[in-house]
Amino acid sequence: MASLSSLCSSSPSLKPKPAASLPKTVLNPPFPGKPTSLSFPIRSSKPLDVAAHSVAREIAADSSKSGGNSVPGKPKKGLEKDPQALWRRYVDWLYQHKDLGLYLDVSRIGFTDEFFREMEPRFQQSFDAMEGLEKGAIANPDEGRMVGHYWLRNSELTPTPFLKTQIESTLDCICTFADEIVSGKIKPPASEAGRFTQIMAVGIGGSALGPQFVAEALAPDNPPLKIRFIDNTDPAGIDHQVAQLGSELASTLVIVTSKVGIGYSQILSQSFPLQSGGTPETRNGLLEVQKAFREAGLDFAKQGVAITQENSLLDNTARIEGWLARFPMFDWVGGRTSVMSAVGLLPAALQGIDIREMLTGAALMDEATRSRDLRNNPAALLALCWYWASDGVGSKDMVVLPYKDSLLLFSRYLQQLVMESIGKEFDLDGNRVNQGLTVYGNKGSTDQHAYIQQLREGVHNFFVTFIEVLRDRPPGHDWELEPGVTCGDYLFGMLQGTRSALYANDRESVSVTVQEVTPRSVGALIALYERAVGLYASLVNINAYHQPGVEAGKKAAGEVLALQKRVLAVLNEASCKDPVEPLTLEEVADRCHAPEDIEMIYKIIAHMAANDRALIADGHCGSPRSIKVYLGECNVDALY
Ligand SMILES: O=P(O)(O)OC[C@H]1O[C@H](O)[C@H](O)[C@@H](O)[C@@H]1O
Repeated sequence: MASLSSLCSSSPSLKPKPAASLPKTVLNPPFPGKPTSLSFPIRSSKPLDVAAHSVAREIAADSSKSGGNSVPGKPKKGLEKDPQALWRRYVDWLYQHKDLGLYLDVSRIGFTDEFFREMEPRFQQSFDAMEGLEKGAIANPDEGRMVGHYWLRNSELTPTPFLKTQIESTLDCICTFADEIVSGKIKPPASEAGRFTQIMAVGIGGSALGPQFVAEALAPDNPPLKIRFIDNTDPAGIDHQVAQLGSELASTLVIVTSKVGIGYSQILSQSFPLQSGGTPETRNGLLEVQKAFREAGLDFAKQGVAITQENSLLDNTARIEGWLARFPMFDWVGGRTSVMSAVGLLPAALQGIDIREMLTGAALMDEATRSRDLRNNPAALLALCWYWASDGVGSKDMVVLPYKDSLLLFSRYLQQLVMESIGKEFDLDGNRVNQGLTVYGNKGSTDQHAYIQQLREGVHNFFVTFIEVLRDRPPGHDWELEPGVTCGDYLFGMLQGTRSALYANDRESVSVTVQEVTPRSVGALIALYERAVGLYASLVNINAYHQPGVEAGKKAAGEVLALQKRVLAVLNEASCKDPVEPLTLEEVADRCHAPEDIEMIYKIIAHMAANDRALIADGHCGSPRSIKVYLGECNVDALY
């Protein structure tokens, strides 16, 4: 068993910020009929932010009147259209990273020189903040945490030698373990295959999206281990994944990933069904997979791997039950920036992806994006474009369109990275700002046949990021499907055509170009966007590294399940009577002492009825007032 617990760091206690009491004011004229208390302006007490936020405010106020584009620094009559002027702008602003073969074209974002001059000093502040973060400042103040994902690809940067050792030894352990699995040195105990052939990755959010993106982008056609994911608590989805494995379950390595842990232990499951703060979807995925192992007569522990923080319940369970291996998640790496930790590197290495190349690509990009020269820093240029295009308040969405099938999941990956980082209610000074930057997209040219019609002609509420890959196919495989034109030329033409057509209608875009989709370029792309998010967050004065809003949904889900237990107890009692006493919804709600929850009780019963766990005696679910409900069986034990 590969035991890595000595590498793990323990998490400091969280320090929640006291809730700020805030005045609510209204910036824009309210929409007729909409309650004004739902609208909040950008407010900042930082003198530094006043200028730019006043620009943002004017933009927002002006946009509401005129459809935008009549604000200081923004051109009043649409974007520059003169071809020669545009070519000059293209050449003047083109960023190139020679070693990485990566280009960034911001020429089709219409920011003005005046805007650039105004923002430049603000970026210097963001660079200061980023330098502090890389040196180990508590850059996530609400959680009292350092933010160290940049150290993962350059361990020299760590603030202490201990962290450096942790990073390096973990990387060595990942490589060794992956080699031993791939070579068959570590074998599945009961498989005729004689080696592991499949990975079932169980995790959600940052514990799934990075590995999914990397697998889709980089896994070879015939990887040593094929990967599939359980990233939800949808039972049918889980069944589908398990069914697809079939008899290969015996040669499946199950990687369970959760930073906070799943709060589940076979030993403690009766008393602690779900640890507070655990990730329920991941716990459920694990329980379902373990059931499949039991039913197939397989020993889960011999095929299980945990990636989690030291001493989480998942870590302790894996240790006590003797799982095949455990790898650490570090306290100072957030889920959405964890793809270059064991979370992303272990599955990647098992699929035969060169993880050291990924790290090199990221390290090279990190170096480039440390530049304090705004024009020469691609992450800063991106952040500048986001600020310009979305008025620094998220007024426009970012549509991400990679023209390469293997990069399909980049937009989904960026959705979490950007939206969970930027989408915040309060800024760092406690002002209510309701910040955000919406990200969506799939891939080109496919999306041209879906929603680009609206982008070209419909509501103007977005800007585009094109991701272009110059190499169409590996050398030696290309052919001309009509004289002088290859299949890849069409893809190229579609991208350039869409970019031009959108721009002609004043739709702005950024283009990022890489030579090929390789571990190095994927590492660089990830690092580019991680830094852009960090710089942008600093510009708008928010904490990019926490996610307080996510807890509300989890807590509410827990309350629904607690109510369901009470409903079940009430129905069971009535169903154990002789004769059985079917109950109306009002009666159930009264007996649960929860008349105010009658709608939720109705939904709970409708869901149970749809799954044959409650029976409708009278009426039907489409007419809630009519129904009377009971349980098919009386559970006598549950009565006492
Ligand atoms: O890895 P875990 O601790 O299970 O967390 C998985 C996910 O949970 C939450 O939804 C957080 O908002 C995400 O940032 C995180 O990636």
